[in-house]
Formats: sequence, structure tokens, C-alpha cells
Amino acid sequence: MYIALEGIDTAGKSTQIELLKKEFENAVFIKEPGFTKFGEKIREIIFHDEITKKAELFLFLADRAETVEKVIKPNYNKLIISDRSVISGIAYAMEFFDFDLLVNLNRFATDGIFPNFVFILTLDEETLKSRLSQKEHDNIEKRGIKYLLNIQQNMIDTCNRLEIPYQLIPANSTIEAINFRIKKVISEFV
Ligand SMILES: Nc1ncnc2c1ncn2[C@@H]1O[C@H](COP(=O)(O)OP(=O)(O)O)[C@@H](O)[C@H]1O
Ligand SMILES: Cc1cn([C@H]2C[C@H](O)[C@@H](COP(=O)(O)OP(=O)(O)O)O2)c(=O)[nH]c1=O
Repeated sequence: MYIALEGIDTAGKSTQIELLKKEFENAVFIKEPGFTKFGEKIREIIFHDEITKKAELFLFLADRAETVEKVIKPNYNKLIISDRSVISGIAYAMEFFDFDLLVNLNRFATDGIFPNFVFILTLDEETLKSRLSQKEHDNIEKRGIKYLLNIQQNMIDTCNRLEIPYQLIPANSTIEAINFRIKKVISEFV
């Protein structure tokens, strides 16, 4: 079972992942981008260099291809929980590129391995503003509030269009309430 936690920047994904690590000790936890050694180098470039949108897209795809081959495929019989996935890959890039092209590129990069279930932590505008004001911004976050809210909608649209089952969870619920909902669904799968 391959499960992804999705949500725009500051939605609370890594907070939830840290809790799940204690609760599902036998699961394999991954993160995109930058889980593999190669991925760490890719992160450096994506977040610090001024590169074109197309070059950025290919770097995210290269990172995903490496993670699928080296981590997801060998562990596919286990519970895999990922901080971001192909859903982010498509949702961020569809602001700039054609959806069907992105699906094809991602199918090629992953050999068609997409998450079986996705949680999307959804932020309202006020909460997003307040959370973003509390952190330093990388290249992508600097693009703004409206941009990020669009991406959030793109995530939902992407799950619908790819027919991947998903659950929306309001990101302004308490950390404990979100954890409870995620745990409940995962426990039904394992
Ligand atoms: N449910 C929540 N309620 C209030 N604050 C939260 C909640 N979840 C996370 N946070 C805080 O919001 C910020 C972003 O959370 P984080 O887990 O890093 O998000 P992401 O990994 O999605 O970028 C952190 O300061 C974190 O402590
Ligand atoms: C996986 C992926 C992420 N992204 C973006 C989303 C985020 O802005 C950034 C990842 O940032 P990161 O710091 O890893 O995560 P977070 O903000 O959730 O703590 O890269 C893409 O644009 N395309 C992708 O394929």
C-alpha cells in the first residue's frame, strides 16, 4: 500500500509524518523531493539556483524516478507513506505545462507507480498567510498566496482526473485530530 500525504507548503505534512513514524514503525517513509543521495543534490539546485521551468520539471521527474526505482519498488509489499508524490509533481507543474503531457512524463518516470491513496491537507487563505509569514521562503513559496491556493485546487483536480482515491482534511484542525483521521484510514488498509 502506497499512501501519500499532500498539501501545499505549510499544510502540516511533515508534522503528521513525524507522528505516523512513531505509530507505524514497520512502514517505509519517504519524501519528495530529495529522499535519495541523488535527490539531495537535486534539491540543492531546485531551491537555490535560478533555472528554467522546464529544467525544474525534469529535475523533479529525475528525483521521482530515482525514488521509485531505489526505494518504492523494493518495498512495494510494505506500507509506504510519502511526504508528497506525483500529485505535487503534476499540481505544481500544471500551472506551466499541459496536464496530459505531465501525466505521460510522470508515468514514464515512475513506470506507472502512483499512490493508491492520498490525503490532501487543505489550507484556507487566512491560515496559509499566517503560516507563511512565520517562515523563510524558498524559490517556490515566493510565488505567493493565490498561486499556492491554485496549486491546492490542482491537487484535488489531479486526484479526480487520475481517479486516485483521496480524502481532504482541513489543515487548521488540531494536529491530534488530523493524526486521528489519517491513522484511522491507514489502519483500515493494513
Ligand atoms: N494542525 C496544525 N495546527 C497548527 N499549526 C500546525 C499544524 N500542523 C502544522 N503546524 C505548524 O505549521 C507549520 C508548517 O507545518 P509543516 O508540518 O512543516 O508543513 P509542511 O510539511 O506541509 O510544509 C509548522 O510551524 C507547524 O508546527
Ligand atoms: C515533489 C514536488 C514538489 N514541488 C514543490 C512543492 C514545494 O514548494 C517544494 C518542496 O518543498 P519541501 O521543502 O520539500 O516541502 P514542504 O514545503 O512541503 O515542507 O517543491 C514541485 O514543484 N514539484 C514537485 O514535483
